[in-house]
Amino acid sequence: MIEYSLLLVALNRLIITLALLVLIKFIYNYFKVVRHFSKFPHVKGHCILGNLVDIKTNLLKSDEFAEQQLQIQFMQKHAQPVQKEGVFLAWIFCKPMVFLTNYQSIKLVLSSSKHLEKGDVYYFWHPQMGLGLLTQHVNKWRSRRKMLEPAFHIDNLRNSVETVGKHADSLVKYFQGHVGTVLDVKELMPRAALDIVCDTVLGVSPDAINVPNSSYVRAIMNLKKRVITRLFNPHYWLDFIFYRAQIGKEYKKDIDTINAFSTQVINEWKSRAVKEKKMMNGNDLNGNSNGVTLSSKPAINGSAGAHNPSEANSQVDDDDDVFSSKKRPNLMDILLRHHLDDSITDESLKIDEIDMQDEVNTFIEAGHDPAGVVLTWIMQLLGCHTDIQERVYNEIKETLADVPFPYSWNDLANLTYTEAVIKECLRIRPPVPFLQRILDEDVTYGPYVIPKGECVTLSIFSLHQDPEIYPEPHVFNPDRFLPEQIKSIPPFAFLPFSGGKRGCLGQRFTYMELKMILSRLLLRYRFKSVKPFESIPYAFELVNRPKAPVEILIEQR
Ligand code: HEM
Repeated sequence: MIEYSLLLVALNRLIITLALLVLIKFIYNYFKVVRHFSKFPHVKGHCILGNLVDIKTNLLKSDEFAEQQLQIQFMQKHAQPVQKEGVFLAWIFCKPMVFLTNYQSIKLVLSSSKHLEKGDVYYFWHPQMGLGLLTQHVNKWRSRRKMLEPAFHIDNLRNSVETVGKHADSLVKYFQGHVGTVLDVKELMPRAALDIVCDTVLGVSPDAINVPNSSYVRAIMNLKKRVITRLFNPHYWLDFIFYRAQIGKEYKKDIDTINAFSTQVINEWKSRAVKEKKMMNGNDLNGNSNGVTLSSKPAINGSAGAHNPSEANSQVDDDDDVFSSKKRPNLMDILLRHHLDDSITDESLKIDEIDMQDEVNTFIEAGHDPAGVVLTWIMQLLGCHTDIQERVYNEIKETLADVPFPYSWNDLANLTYTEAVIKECLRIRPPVPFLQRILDEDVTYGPYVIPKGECVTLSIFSLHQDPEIYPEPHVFNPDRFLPEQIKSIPPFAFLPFSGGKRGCLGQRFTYMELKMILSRLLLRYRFKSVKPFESIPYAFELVNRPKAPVEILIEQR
């Protein structure tokens, strides 16, 4: 009995000693970190909470909108004045948050082939996108990127112009019903972008412009709000709390709806590819036996009426043209080949059903939300600067008046001033205001050493406000991006699509898409914004979203 008590006492002492050692190590490391980062430009915060007190209205209750505005003010007030330093630090509890804010410091990370792992915030996209290209870990990402890049070959982009034109004209029709009235375009433009990307990637359109309340479209739109509520309420970061709360249950329902849609469309593609494989008797179009054939064309034709998976079902296209070997494989062709082709033995090149769903959901989300948001800002800005709008209109009229619709890639490429306007919108309201990367090795910028393993936030928002690169950064001045002036903007100083090896795959597609939509709309209508540009609040959500209605008066030309 005595021996047992002695053993217990000894065990207790051991546990206490170990706990003390862990605590001492923690405190030692903490002060080491504090000493290291105290040299970085920063704002003194609360001794325990750090700068959390600067960006939260109430520590126990979250007010998303107020906090979003505080974040913007915090960056403007504290990070912008020290932009020359290129580095800025905020403390969240005892965790340093390193921001890179000018093109020299950002270039160090993005131009390197090292720092390709995404940061912590991308975790919030995992339920929706899984491990698609955008969120994928670097070890798998390399082969996946190489595999999917050919889907964005210029030949495929050229082929997508017609599809984009079709949806631009749906938007024209929608506007026709609102001539002489004020229209809030805040959700309409992302819905238009959703139709475009779904039709281009999957060959099926949810007709989100005209049917905003289908379960799929609502799920896509609701999810954005729920994910932000989750981000702003740390107790929701824990899955077992989040998914038990009402918001988590609704979120899960939205994810299920989105997955049901993508699974249904993927299955359509798959059964068609299997059928083709049988027809070709084991010989694919590339001459590999046992390979899967490539349809090179969406199996399901874009349908303005298909707003749910079951309706999409009926849109199978039996066109013989799918066997044309001149066309390049599109995204679904590539995914299916790597899913069905038994001759692919390299595990890193195999695509299973979950991978396929993750990629489809990724391309739909990444391909519509930022494009829709920037389109909303373009409408607002052109509606405020009607002189600039007229210049864009004149260029479009001169360039496209005699060109048969649906134009060509080259016709749209000739819209130089329109492109400058798009770029200036992307500068002043970058749809993706922050990127995060985990450093794969120490990064030294001037006197500052950011250690390997640190999660750095690249502030595209700050970068695009750098007065040394963009004099009077708050002024909307598309001339900065005209061919002569653009030469003075250094590489990595304009990064709406990120840059380097993990830059956006949809960049060239987006310029074409935006030019097509602007051309079709401006040839018919004139826009006037109801409110001044600066009065529309916005937020650093996963994209830079307007937080109030964006009301535009539509006039017939
Ligand atoms: C205005 C429109 C767009 C903007 C501003 C934009 C911006 C970006 C940015 C900033 C990234 C990098 C994200 C990061 O590193 O965290 C990115 C990645 C990506 N974007 Fe876009 N994007 C746009 C349109 C599109 C479109 C239309 C598509 C496809 C149809 C697309 C597909 C992707 C993909 C797949 C990635 C991940 C690339 C990778 O990690 O390898 N994006 N985009």
